Amino acid sequence: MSAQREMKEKNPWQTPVMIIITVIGVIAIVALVTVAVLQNRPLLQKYKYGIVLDAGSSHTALYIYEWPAEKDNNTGRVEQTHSCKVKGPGISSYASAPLEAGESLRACMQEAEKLVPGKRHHETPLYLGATAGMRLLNIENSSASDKVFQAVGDALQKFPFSYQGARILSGQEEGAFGWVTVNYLDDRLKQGLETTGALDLGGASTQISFVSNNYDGSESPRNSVTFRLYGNDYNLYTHSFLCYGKDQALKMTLAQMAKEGPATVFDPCFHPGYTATKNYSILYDGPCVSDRKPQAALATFTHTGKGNFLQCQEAVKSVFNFTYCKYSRCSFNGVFQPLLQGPFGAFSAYYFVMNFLNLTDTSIPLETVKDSLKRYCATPWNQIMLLHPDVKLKYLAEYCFSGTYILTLLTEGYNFTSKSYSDIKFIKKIKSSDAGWTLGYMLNLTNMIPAENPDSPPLPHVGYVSILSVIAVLLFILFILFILSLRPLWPRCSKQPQIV
Ligand SMILES: Nc1ccn([C@@H]2O[C@H](COP(=O)(O)OP(=O)(O)OP(=O)(O)O)[C@@H](O)[C@H]2O)c(=O)n1
Repeated sequence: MSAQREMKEKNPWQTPVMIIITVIGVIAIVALVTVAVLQNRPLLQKYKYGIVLDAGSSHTALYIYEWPAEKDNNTGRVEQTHSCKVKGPGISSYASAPLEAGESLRACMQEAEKLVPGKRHHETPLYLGATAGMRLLNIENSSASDKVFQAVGDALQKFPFSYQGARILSGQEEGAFGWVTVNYLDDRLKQGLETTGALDLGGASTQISFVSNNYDGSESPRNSVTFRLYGNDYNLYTHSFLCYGKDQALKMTLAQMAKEGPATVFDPCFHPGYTATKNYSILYDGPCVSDRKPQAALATFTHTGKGNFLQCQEAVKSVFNFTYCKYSRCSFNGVFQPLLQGPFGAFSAYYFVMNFLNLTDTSIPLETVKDSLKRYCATPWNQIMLLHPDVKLKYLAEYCFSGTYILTLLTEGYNFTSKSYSDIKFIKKIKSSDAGWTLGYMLNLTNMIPAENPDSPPLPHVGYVSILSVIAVLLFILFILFILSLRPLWPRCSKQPQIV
């Protein structure tokens, strides 16, 4: 008789009991893990969409945002997946032909219709927000502005999205939502990290928004916006300067130079050799410049470049008023501004201009930046055209002014110093999304940033399943050990088989 057989005969219960225990144990573990996996498996990824049209003074842009359907509340999950630049000028330029304002949006809207999955069209919110161009048109001619909105609304409602309306954002909203966008994309809000200030330069207005330890909103409350986001309170300082976007600032500066109504305006902000005949009327249309009209203006003037950065800076300064301030401290035009507190992200035209000028690196000392701009402004116009044959002439002619304006606005206007200048980062995008007010606006209107931090599971799915499996195996081993420890109590007959 073999030893094995002898054992079996000595303990006939042992093998069947062990097999049954093992089978039950394995079935129990498989069942436990299967239930845990099925119960907690991530749902099939589905996405939701939102569309925002930024109707700016110089142009309109459409942005499509996307986020996982089951994670509406999580920071950093909403991403811009597409942008479309509307052909033609901003909607405020269609005051005399409002229907064309609506028509101009068609191509970008058709693109959006293709990009957002058909079954999501009806639940996709569509917003249009207009900024300083329409603010100015509304001041100048409110019925014309109403007609433009009517036409734009009619055009947008023809698309299958969930149209949520078109309206003018206040300067305060534009500043605050730009700040929300930057800090949301940087994941600073949910984590309660120190925030980044937002500097936005458009064509017709400019915004500055930041949180300062020295500002609780009591001084100049109209500059205060309070938020409670993810369980943190923010007291934001924000101000929007209407007319201080770079196109309107250029008009104001030129109108100031031409206030005596000369036949030729020698302009230090344009390159030497630049010359163009312009209508005087372009200098005085619109509320930003209408009060600068000379008594007896000619019909046209010759606009001649001189290319002198320092003189240009003096000319730009003349459109800022630094003489009165009823608060403890001001930026310009009597507007309160607390002590600057960085870091800052500077976007829109700040980025376009500084990027063109190769001056986005703020670790370069401010004096070196000014020297570089000095050389650029002094470069003859025909040389500039040869160096940049692909850039639109209108943009190209204005970069000396724009660069000078940006440095003057930052240093003289907002009081950035040679030291704090390096706290500024010129940005276009954060991750895949453009910096600007549109994302913050949509997050706010869709309630996607909660006031309190949502409870989240302490473990990710994979960690949860692994821990569950390990515990199940340990329990099984303990169970086996327990059964084996009962061995002495197993029936005696099994221990001493009778050998005949
Ligand atoms: N490659 C580019 C693109 C734009 N611009 C300038 O940047 C400004 C537009 O900035 P944007 O943020 O688009 O302003 P808008 O939304 O049109 O203006 P606002 O917010 O004031 O209504 C305009 O002066 C435009 O001439 C530029 O210099 N270079």
